[in-house]
Amino acid sequence: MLQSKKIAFLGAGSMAEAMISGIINKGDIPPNTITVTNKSNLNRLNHLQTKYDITIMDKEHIPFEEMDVLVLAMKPKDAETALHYIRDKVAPHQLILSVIAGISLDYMGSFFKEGQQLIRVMPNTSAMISESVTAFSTGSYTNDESILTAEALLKCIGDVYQIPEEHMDIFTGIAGSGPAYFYYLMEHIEEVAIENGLDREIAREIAAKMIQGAAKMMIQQEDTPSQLRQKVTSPNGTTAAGLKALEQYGGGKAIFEAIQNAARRSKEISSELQRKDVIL
Ligand SMILES: NC(=O)C1=CN([C@@H]2O[C@H](COP(=O)(O)OP(=O)(O)OC[C@H]3O[C@@H](n4cnc5c(N)ncnc54)[C@H](OP(=O)(O)O)[C@@H]3O)[C@@H](O)[C@H]2O)C=CC1
Ligand SMILES: O=C(O)[C@@H]1CCC=N1
Repeated sequence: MLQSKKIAFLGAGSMAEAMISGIINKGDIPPNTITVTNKSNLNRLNHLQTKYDITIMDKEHIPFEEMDVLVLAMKPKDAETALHYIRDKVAPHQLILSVIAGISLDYMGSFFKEGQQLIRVMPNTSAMISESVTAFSTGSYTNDESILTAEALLKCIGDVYQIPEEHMDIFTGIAGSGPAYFYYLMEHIEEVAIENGLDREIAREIAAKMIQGAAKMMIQQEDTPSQLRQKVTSPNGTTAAGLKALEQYGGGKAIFEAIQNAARRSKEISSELQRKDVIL
C-alpha cells in the first residue's frame, strides 16, 4: 500500500533521518519517492541524499500538491513557521503527520481549513534500525485510509500503538525520550567498568547485550519485572548489595522523576505553543 505514496519530510535532523533509514531499510518504498527538505542546511541534505538515495529539495520547489503524506519533523520552536508555510499549499485529503513533541492536534488543526487530515506521532530514534516503539493519535477528520497509510509507514520503523492524545505526554516521557535514559545508564556503566580495568568497547558490548537480554526476558517471559528482579537477587548476594546502593542513591525515584519531568515538559510545550492568531 505504500509503494505508490509520495512522502515529504519537512525537517532533516536526527528524527527524520532515523525514520528515513528505517523506512528505506524495510524496502516497501522506493527511496526516490521520499522527498526531504529542511530550513537551510544544504550540506545535511546532500549527506542524506548520498546515504539514502532520497530526493532532496529546497522547500520552495517541493510540489506539495503531489504529496500524499507530509511529515513535520522540526523542533517545536520552528513548528509555527512551518505550519504557516504549508497551510495554503496542502489540501484536506493530504495527510499531515507530525512527530513534533508536545504539538497538539488542535494546535495543528488551527492552521488549516476544516477537514484537514492530521496524525500526531511519537517515535524514537531506534526507528533507525526499525526498533522504535511509536504511538499515534488521530485528528477528527482523519479517515481510515489515512490511518492505514500511517500505520503501514510507522510499522516500517518498529511497533506501532494507537493511543488517545491525552496519553501522548506520558508516552513521550517513556518511549520518545526513553532511549536517552538507557544511553545515560550505559555512559555510567562504561565509566565504572573502565575504573575497574575493563576496556570501554568490551564494557559497552557486554552491557548492551545484558540490557537486550533483560528486555527480551520482559517481553518473552510471563514474570513481572519485580519477579524477574527477585530471581536475580540472592539473599546477601551481589545483586542485593547493588540494589541497596540503587535504593540508597534514589535510583527508583530518579527514574520516576525523569519520566514525569519529560511528560511535564511535553505538556508545557503544548501550552507554550497555543496559537494566538487564527486567520483562515
Ligand atoms: N530526536 C528524537 O529522539 C525525537 C525527536 N522528536 C521530535 O522530532 C522533531 C525533530 O527533532 P530532531 O530531529 O531531534 O531535531 P533536529 O534539530 O535534529 O532537526 C530539526 C530539523 O528541522 C529543520 N527545520 C527547522 N525549521 C524548518 C522549517 N520551517 N521547514 C523545514 N525544516 C525545518 C532543521 O533544518 P536546518 O538544519 O536547516 O535548520 C532540521 O533539519 C522535534 O520536534 C522532536 O520533538 C520526536 C521523537 C524523538
Ligand atoms: O527531547 C525531545 O524533546 C524529543 C522528543 C522525544 C525525544 N526527543
